[in-house]
Amino acid sequence: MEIDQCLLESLPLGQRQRLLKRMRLEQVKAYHEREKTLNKHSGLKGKGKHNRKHRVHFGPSEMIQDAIINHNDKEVLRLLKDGADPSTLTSSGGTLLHLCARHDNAFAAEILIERGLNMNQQDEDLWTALHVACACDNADIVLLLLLAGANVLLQDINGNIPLDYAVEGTESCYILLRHLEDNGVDVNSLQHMKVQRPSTMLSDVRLLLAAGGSVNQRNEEGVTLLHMACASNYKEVASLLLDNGADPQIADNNHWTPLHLAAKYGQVNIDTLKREKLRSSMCNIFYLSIYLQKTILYFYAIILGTEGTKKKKKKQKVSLLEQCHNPFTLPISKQDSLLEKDAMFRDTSAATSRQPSQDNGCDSPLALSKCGYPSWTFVKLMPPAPNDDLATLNELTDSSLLYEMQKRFGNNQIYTYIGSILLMANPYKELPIYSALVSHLYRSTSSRLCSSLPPHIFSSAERAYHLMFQERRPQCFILSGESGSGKTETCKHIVKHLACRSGTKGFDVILLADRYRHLIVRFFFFTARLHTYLLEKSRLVSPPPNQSNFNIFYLMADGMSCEEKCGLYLNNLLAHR
Ligand SMILES: Nc1ncnc2c1ncn2[C@@H]1O[C@H](COP(=O)(O)OP(=O)(O)OP(=O)(O)O)[C@@H](O)[C@H]1O
Repeated sequence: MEIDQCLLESLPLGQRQRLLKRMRLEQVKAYHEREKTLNKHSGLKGKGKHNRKHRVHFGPSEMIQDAIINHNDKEVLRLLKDGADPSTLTSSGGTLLHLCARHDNAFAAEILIERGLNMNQQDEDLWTALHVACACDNADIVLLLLLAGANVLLQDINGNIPLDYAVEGTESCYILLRHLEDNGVDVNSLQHMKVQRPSTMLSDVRLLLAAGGSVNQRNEEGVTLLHMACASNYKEVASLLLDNGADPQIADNNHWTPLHLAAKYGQVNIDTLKREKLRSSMCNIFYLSIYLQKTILYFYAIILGTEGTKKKKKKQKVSLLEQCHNPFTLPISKQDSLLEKDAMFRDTSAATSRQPSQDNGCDSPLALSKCGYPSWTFVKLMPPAPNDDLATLNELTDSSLLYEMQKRFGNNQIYTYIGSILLMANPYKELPIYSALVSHLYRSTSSRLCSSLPPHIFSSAERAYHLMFQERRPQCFILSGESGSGKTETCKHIVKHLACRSGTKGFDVILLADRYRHLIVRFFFFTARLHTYLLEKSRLVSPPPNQSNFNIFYLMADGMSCEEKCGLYLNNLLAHR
């Protein structure tokens, strides 16, 4: 698989790592195949150590995390019975309860609480499960945790309590406020105390300066005052410290500089950290950082920032996050992990504003900014899954196939391969997986289905595109399914990908999409009606057994009240063909 370098660079680190891992896996596979062939030729079959089968085993503690994420309740129970440790920690130092809170799995959360899991345990950012549930507005979990007696006043590393992450007007916020009220906590005085903290530190720093103290003094953990101010987004304090010679390059004992902290804890607006000072230190920090992942977006925002565009970028980023988060900034590490849940793919434009292009065939061509970065900043891909191709399953029965499909559908993985056939389950909702960026991702240099990316109609379209050149003959898609299953939409997506695919530099992709559009008409004749080559009309007079037509009729009837139906003589829908 080959991916454009620019594109690769624009992906968030986690996703980039996953892609690279898959590419690496492909290399290893190719190497393994070559070794096998070589061994065969040299008669080493069965003797060499390369022929030994290696299996990767996951313990119950890893598997339970997967089961929680996928809401596989039976599996959670089984794994707990089989000895999975309920106090297993996730990669961010959180507990399984944090995972439940993030993935809205109240069932598993209840079981874990019953088994005595500490619901006040804090992760690496000192978030409790309640912080997570509030930030994700998973009201059921919020309620569950409160009823189980979770501590609502525990502060995270930024000094924020769960309420600070509950967006005003959401169910979680309401539940939490009621709980605080019922327990006699005065929310206003809480907020007041919070506002007081930076001013207390400011006056302390002023006192220190007046007494001639050093602003770069480090405590036993190597932490300076600037570290503290940056981590907490105390702008005035940071500004005062910088004006008085505080060094933004000093690293603490864990190699964190103040800039790292500003980035990690989401202080993207930290203009107080005199940008020029930071720029000079940027290169060092870039390479020093063991948490490059956490800082890269922040750098991106700063480096690209001419005054005008910086504001725009910042606005884009903030509005993306504003959708689910509150006035207190979320740590970037948290933003990453929380956003990951949202969608299979995401790009900023799709997330912040619905492009008219979603429906009309083609997004604008992939514009690159002056720096060579694509103008979009985010793409989120689902990690590759073993059930991407059902043909590779060990057990192939109706029930196992349906089970896998159902599981995938629940994760918005609407596409699934069975060998080179692509199955689609109509999501009946818009998924942000059809942008030009995603189409670009699925470009490949060969006709092989792209194994490094999840199944997608763009992948099938890409394959047809290459086969057309290889075989030098027209290619054909057979789209089959009952009425309303999504054939027409799929056809549009194929055309969209082919149009984007064919768009060369300076070529108007939209024009090309228009040129392809007439093809759609032909698709209509063939879809789902291959056996008789029926035209649309005949679907009305002789509908296939158990299939409806004019689906809009049923949708409309579904939304009407009994009185409305009665008024229109639609009491018995089945009486109408
Ligand atoms: N990939 C998709 N993502 C989101 N919604 C979809 C998708 N595919 C289909 N839909 C939804 O399903 C509806 C029906 O899809 P579509 O018109 O493509 O069905 P069809 O199989 O062509 O139906 P018919 O055979 O009756 O013409 C669409 O209007 C759309 O709301």
